[in-house]
Amino acid sequence: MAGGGAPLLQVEELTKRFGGFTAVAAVSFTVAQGEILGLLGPNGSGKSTTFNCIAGMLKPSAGSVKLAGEEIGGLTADETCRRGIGRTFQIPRPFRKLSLLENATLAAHYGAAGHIDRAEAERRARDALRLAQLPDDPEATTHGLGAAGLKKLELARALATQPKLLLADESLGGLDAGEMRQAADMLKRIRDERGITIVWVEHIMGVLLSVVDRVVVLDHGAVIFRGTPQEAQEDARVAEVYLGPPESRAA
Ligand SMILES: Nc1ncnc2c1ncn2[C@@H]1O[C@H](COP(=O)(O)OP(=O)(O)OP(=O)(O)O)[C@@H](O)[C@H]1O
Repeated sequence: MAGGGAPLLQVEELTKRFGGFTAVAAVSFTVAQGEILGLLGPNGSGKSTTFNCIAGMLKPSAGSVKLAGEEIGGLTADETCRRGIGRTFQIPRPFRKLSLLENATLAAHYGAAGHIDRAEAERRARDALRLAQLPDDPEATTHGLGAAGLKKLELARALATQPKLLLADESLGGLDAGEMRQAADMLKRIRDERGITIVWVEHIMGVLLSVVDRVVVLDHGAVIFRGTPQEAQEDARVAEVYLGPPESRAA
């Protein structure tokens, strides 16, 4: 469902160096309004670093990141959040002593572009919890939430900031096959029902390919593939970075 017009996100020649080591080397890609893009690559290929440069957790060494045509490269994480970027983290770290509703309400306050009162923050929080299929009653706590529940709370906290662009980081880590399917379907529903554009980072392809519109694959900090999920499955270089060279694969 890629929309027409200018892309919502434009990443151009993005580079991030840590000392003498280049973790992300001149990476470029665009994401259309309403699109789900899968950002794939093996461990250490630069996915999280790319994400962190877009979301303001890291300052790019060079290159440009534009959201709806405006430069956001180098802004802080709270500034990018207020501009409309919501992100989930690979490892959920909710406030364990707070209820689910309080966790999401705090996120709503954090992401609001201007001041919002408590009632409005709670309204946004309840909406986000329902979208993530979590209870919005004030008594519900994080106690007893398994890996899948914690991922849902992570998603609810990001949604409560009312993002235009959702950056979903390794939403499938630690989930079983059924939970992975549900997590993928949930991201698709969020896009379909709310029109929220999504960049979804995973190091495994699996179920992601059945949901995303397009795929960008990184290896050693550089883009090695751009195309449809179907093309990704048939691409020799993508197979090589995931499975190793053909001669090393089991027959
Ligand atoms: N703060 C840092 N300082 C130095 N090197 C770093 C730092 N952060 C990441 N790196 C290195 O940059 C490279 C890319 O790391 P990154 O975490 O972006 O990869 P990734 O594709 O997200 O991996 P994974 O799938 O394991 O999360 C790796 O070699 C990593 O060791």
